[in-house]
Amino acid sequence: MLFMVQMKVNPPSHLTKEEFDDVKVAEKNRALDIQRKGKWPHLWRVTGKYSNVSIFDVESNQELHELLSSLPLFPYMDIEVTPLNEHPSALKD
Ligand SMILES: O=C(O)C[C@H]1C=CC(=O)O1
Repeated sequence: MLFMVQMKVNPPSHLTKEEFDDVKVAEKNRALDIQRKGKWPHLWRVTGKYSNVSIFDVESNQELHELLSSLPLFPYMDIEVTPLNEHPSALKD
């Protein structure tokens, strides 16, 4: 199942810059781990914003929720999930 996921980061005011930098390092490591498992095939920065557009390839809504909530930045992001279906006019491989 493919999902478009849009994540907008809201840096917390209660963490110091150093504390938030540590969260971002942990986030990067977790994001790389999920990508290496093939579950997060696209990750794009939205130009000019602290947000991304991603494609996740997972088995279920539950798996997507578990992956997203495992991200260290999860408490500091607004996340929108859009389920995707194959388009009938899409060129096939
Ligand atoms: O920076 C972001 O867009 C938020 C998050 C998503 C992947 C990652 O490493 O951080």
